[in-house]
Amino acid sequence: MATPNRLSPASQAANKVFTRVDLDGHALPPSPAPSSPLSGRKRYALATELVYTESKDQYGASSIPIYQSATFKQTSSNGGNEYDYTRSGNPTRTHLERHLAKIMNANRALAVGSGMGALDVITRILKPGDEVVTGDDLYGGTHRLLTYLKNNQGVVVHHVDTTNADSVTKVISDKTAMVLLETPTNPLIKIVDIPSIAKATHEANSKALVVVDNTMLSPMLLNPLDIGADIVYESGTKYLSGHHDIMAGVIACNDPGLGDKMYFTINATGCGLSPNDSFLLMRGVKTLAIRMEKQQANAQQIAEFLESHGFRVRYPGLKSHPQYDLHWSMARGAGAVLSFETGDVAVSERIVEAARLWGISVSFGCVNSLISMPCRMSHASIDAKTRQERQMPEDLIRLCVGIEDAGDLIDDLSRALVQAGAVTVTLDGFHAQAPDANSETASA
Ligand SMILES: Cc1ncc(COP(=O)(O)O)c(C=O)c1O
Ligand SMILES: N[C@@H](CCSC[C@H](N)C(=O)O)C(=O)O
Repeated sequence: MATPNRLSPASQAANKVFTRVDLDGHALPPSPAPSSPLSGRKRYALATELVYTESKDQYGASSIPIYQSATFKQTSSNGGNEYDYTRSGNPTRTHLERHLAKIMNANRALAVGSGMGALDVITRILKPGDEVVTGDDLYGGTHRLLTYLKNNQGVVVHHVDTTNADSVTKVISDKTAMVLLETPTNPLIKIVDIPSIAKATHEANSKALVVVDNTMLSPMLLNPLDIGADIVYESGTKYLSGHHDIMAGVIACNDPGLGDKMYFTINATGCGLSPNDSFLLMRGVKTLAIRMEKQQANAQQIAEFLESHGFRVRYPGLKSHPQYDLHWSMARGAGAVLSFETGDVAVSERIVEAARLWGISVSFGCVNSLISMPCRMSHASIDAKTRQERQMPEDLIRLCVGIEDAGDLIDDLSRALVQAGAVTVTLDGFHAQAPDANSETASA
């Protein structure tokens, strides 16, 4: 009689006992994800689901323990344990992934070591000759990875204006394997119509995958899988963890085959999130609703403050945002990242350096507020010529708003604006110095 196959997924892979293979002929492990993370029960409001977990811990621990172990003992040489090796799977990471699948409205979620790690896993689906259609305003690291794939892996990358669905559909062909979208874009806060682009992409090429980077909003404000995306990923370094104490990336999808394929890459390359970081990410996720609520309320006040003083502010919470209606047709909030221009690089530099409460730092989505100049910092990996072609203003200041007292944040920013000479103080208040700081082209 044949011995029952009780090997863990990784051991099965090593022993080539799979009957299922992916599109490239790679052996696939059985999907460990439940078909429905809710298991048929009532769905609560998102703020509740973020906190509520159905932990299967043997002692009923209310916080999932950190299984800080590389290996797991088996009951026989045939295996016998659900886990064998942490690269292939770890109970703390599985708990997190099931929780993430639930809040991302996905059949499967996967946790890896960073947001860029997540995009690396996703883009390993691509083959030489495949084409990617993506935006002309993207996080710098995303641009860098796509450029690497273009220069070294034979992938063709089209950067188009994704605020215009027609620009995307125009370049879709039977070679298009992926359409990669970011909304709001980082750092120009442009809004991308996910449902229209997803529909047009799938109609033009049913095999093309629509991938959405949801880092700027998090599942608290947007679920791209519900509006046409095939894969969503985000940097867990930002809102999901919320304290800038870990690097993490998450990927989610509904197609089990795609989920298995990406799990294969994670196991094969060893980029799964560590048990300790899985624990910290799980802890962060529980406070996402309350952090986001406060961060957004602060961001709204700050955006209105800057706009009322004559600055050209890019924030989807402002009615002046040229794609305000589109944003609110998809999302449940505006997020807490905004950018504004001063009209003068030296003035912007002085503002950033005069701020005290606002830390000069890359990243966003964290409890403490940050200020940065994207062209020199988060987006410095995009060369100056490309930045210029894409009309990325060198004087752009990006504010990533935290949970501090809004009055303190505004006071500190006002002081920095005055100290930097960015505003003229008059009897009725102060006003942006730069003549064109409030010019109309906010969609540029
Ligand atoms: C929009 C966006 N996507 C992805 C990433 C990559 O995330 P990570 O830094 O966790 O690799 C970042 C920032 O780094 C980002 O801003
Ligand atoms: N030196 C880093 C910069 C990371 S930027 C992080 C974040 N996405 C942001 O937009 O601030 C790099 O080169 O990747």
